[in-house]
This record gives sequence, C-alpha cells and structure tokens, in this order.
Amino acid sequence: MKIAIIGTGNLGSSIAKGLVKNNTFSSLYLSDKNTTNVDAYKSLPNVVVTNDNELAVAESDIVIFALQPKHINSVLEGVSSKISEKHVVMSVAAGVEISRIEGIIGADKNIIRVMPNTAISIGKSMTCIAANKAAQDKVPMARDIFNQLGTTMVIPEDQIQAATVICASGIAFWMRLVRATTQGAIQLGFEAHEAHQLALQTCYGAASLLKESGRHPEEEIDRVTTPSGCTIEGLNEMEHQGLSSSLIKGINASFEKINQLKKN
Ligand SMILES: NC(=O)C1=CN([C@@H]2O[C@H](COP(=O)(O)OP(=O)(O)OC[C@H]3O[C@@H](n4cnc5c(N)ncnc54)[C@H](O)[C@@H]3O)[C@@H](O)[C@H]2O)C=CC1
Ligand SMILES: O=C(O)[C@@H]1CCC=N1
Repeated sequence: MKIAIIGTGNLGSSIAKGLVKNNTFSSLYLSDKNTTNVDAYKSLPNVVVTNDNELAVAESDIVIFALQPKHINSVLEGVSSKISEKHVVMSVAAGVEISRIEGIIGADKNIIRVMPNTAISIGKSMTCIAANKAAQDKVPMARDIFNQLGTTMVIPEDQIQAATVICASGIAFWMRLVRATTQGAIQLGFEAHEAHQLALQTCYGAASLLKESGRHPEEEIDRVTTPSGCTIEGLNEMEHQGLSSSLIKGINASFEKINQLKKN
C-alpha cells in the first residue's frame, strides 16, 4: 500500500507512528509545512518526509488528510488536480463533511471520513469510518488499515460528529479523570509519581475488566461496593456533586461545538 499523510501534527504524526510500528506500507509519504514531528522517520526505508503535498499525493494511492478544518479547503484545492479515481482520500478533519470534500475534488472520487484518536500511535485507537457512495467498496480496505492500529466501527456519516466527541475528544476526558484521581491520591499522602501509577493501573484494570468480562459497569460496581462501606460513600458523594451529570453535560457541550464547526 502506498500511503501519504498530509499534515503531521498531533494526529497525523500519531497515525504515522502507528503505521511505522506496523510497517505494512510499501511507501509512506509524510508531508507538512513543518515536518519536525516526523523528521526522525526520514532515515527509515520507504518513508519520505517532504513539504511537497502534490508529490505526496502523486506518489500514493491512499492519502490521509490530517489538517485542521480551517486549512482543509486550501490544501485540497492545491492537490485536487493530482487526485484521480485510483486514490482513496481519507479525512480526519473534525466537522468537515464528505459533501464539502466532494465539492472540491468531485463526488466521483473515493472519499472516506475516518475518525481515530491519538491512541492510534500505540495501536489502540477507536476509529470510526464513513464513506461516500464512490468509496463503499473501499471500506473493507480502510478497516484493514485501521484495525491494525486499534479497533474500527463503520457508522453512518451523520454519526461521525458524535463519535468524534466520544472517541477523539474522549481521550482528553479520560486523561482528566486519571489526573483528578491522581490529585486526590496526592491529597491522601502519596507522592505524585506513586499517585499517577496507582490511578493509571486502576483505570487500566477497570477498562480491562469490562473488555474481558463483557459485563455491565454497574455489575462491576456492585462487586466493589461493600454495604455501608467506603466505596458507596464516595460514589454517592460524587453523584451528589454531579459526576455523571457533568460528564454528560460536557459531552453535549462538545457535540454542540463540533456542530458549529461543521457550519464554518
Ligand atoms: N488531535 C486529535 O486528537 C484529533 C484531531 N482530529 C482532527 O484532526 C485534524 C488535525 O488535528 P491535529 O493533528 O490535532 O492538528 P495540528 O495542528 O497538530 O496538525 C495539523 C498539521 O497540518 C499542517 N499544515 C497546515 N497547513 C498545511 C499545508 N498547507 N500543507 C501541509 N501541512 C499543513 C500543520 O503544520 C500541522 O502540523 C483536525 O481537523 C482535528 O479536528 C481528529 C481526531 C483526533
Ligand atoms: O478538539 C478538537 O476539535 C479535535 C477533534 C477531536 C479531537 N480534537
């Protein structure tokens, strides 16, 4: 597979890292105005780091556009003459609909919206995928690529915004929960590095329990909450303070914001 990534910022470089780790491409072009994040890959075989977006597109079959929404139009316009029916164009830009991309490069082109998260750099992304009409037969190939970098789910395009909030922004939400737990542990007397380790391994254990047992979170909670014990005391206080409610409100605020981005 001849793959290009246009835009090697936070997400583009995370995708590059995951692809390099798996090494399943025949060539990988990494193009950005500022290639600092990926310069270390220059010496790898079959990897080209460049500032030339057109070259990257011309030399590749699969082109992943990892650009901020404000840059996507101008970059697509700049390379559109190089995009043919052989290409599969993938975009990770939040809020940028397939129709907008079709408006620039044509509805006859294969276009797939892909929404991974930064855990793609370690092969643990939750990646949602939606394709235009032309690219329906390319969906299995897109799944193959991103299944090597985590887990995929094919969804209708009108759910991509919601998936962005839950899975892409979700990385930040979970990080904040880990950090808050750490702050609590420091207050209880642990050194910062100990607090971080305790919070992290517990979070990992909780996610692994759900994944491996397939059980509902409340069932796992029931196993921890000793009657009149400390867990239910803490859990109920968190709910009195609005833990679930503030998470749900935050998710809804993110969703409102991403729907505004869509209109820009
Ligand atoms: N960061 C994240 O966790 C996630 C980001 N996204 C989406 O991915 C996109 C990229 O996000 P980030 O990587 O965080 O942004 P970023 O700002 O870190 O990266 C964008 C890159 O595009 C480059 N760029 C700008 N103009 C260019 C041009 N003309 N030619 C070549 N490269 C150019 C910039 O130099 C920069 O390195 C956004 O649309 C965002 O909504 C989606 C899911 C997760
Ligand atoms: O915050 C943002 O807008 C982008 C989309 C999801 C993650 N980062």
